[in-house]
Amino acid sequence: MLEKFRRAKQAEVDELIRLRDAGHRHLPFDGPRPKFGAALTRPGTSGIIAEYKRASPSRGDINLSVPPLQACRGYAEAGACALSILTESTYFKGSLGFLSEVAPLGLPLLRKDFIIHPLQVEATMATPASAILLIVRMFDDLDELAQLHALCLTNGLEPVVEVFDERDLDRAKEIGSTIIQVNNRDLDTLTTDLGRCLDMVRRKEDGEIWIGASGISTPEQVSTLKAAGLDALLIGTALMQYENPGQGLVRLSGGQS
Ligand SMILES: O=P(O)(O)OC[C@@H](O)[C@@H](O)c1c[nH]c2ccccc12
Repeated sequence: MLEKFRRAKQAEVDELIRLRDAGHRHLPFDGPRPKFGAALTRPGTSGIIAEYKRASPSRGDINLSVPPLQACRGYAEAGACALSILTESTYFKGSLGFLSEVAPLGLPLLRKDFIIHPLQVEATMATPASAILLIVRMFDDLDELAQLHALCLTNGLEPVVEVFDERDLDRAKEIGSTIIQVNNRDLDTLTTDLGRCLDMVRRKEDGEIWIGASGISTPEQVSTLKAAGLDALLIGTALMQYENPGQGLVRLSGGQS
């Protein structure tokens, strides 16, 4: 699956290279970038990162009718501590433009995509995203990941490093990641197993912020995962299935908003 994503991204990277060679420069966004990591651990926070996800490879179309700002306003009102915005277009029907559409809500934004090249980081700097996903498995060469990670940090973008298993986690720790996301989804079968993040969170160390992602759909799962030590939970499909995704979040957080 990741190989497919990588191929889909290569066309975008080639276009970014072409634009750069033609002298095009991205102007960095100069508005506010609220802190992402801090928002996940602030006392009293819901610890829920709500995701705007219109479609996915496992589900096909999830919700194409609710526009980003409307869905994310519902999330904000229901107490999301941050937003994750799928910007990948081929498999997830996302767009980079969604980030600026929802920025007025004032929540920290995570750009969810498949990042493989420094020019994608530069392009992200032109958006109001506070954080950017880096998936360990996308890199055969750990130095490449380390360089992108460092580039994000020098540009003031918080890298969220996604791991699937213990080996990924070793590599994430080796490059000094402090925001670690465990993805519960098996990329070959596309099934989810929350046991993954329950097992791996035992290796959480001081100074690290941990996010559990994928396959979370009930208030009971939310409390179990939080009790196990995950700082935040990232939820997409279970919320986007509602005509009004904010309503989904109210239900998932146990009725309080
Ligand atoms: O829709 P779910 O099962 O709640 O999952 C959300 C999120 O974890 C998932 O969208 C995701 C996690 N890592 C990714 C990397 C790329 C694209 C998508 C993802």
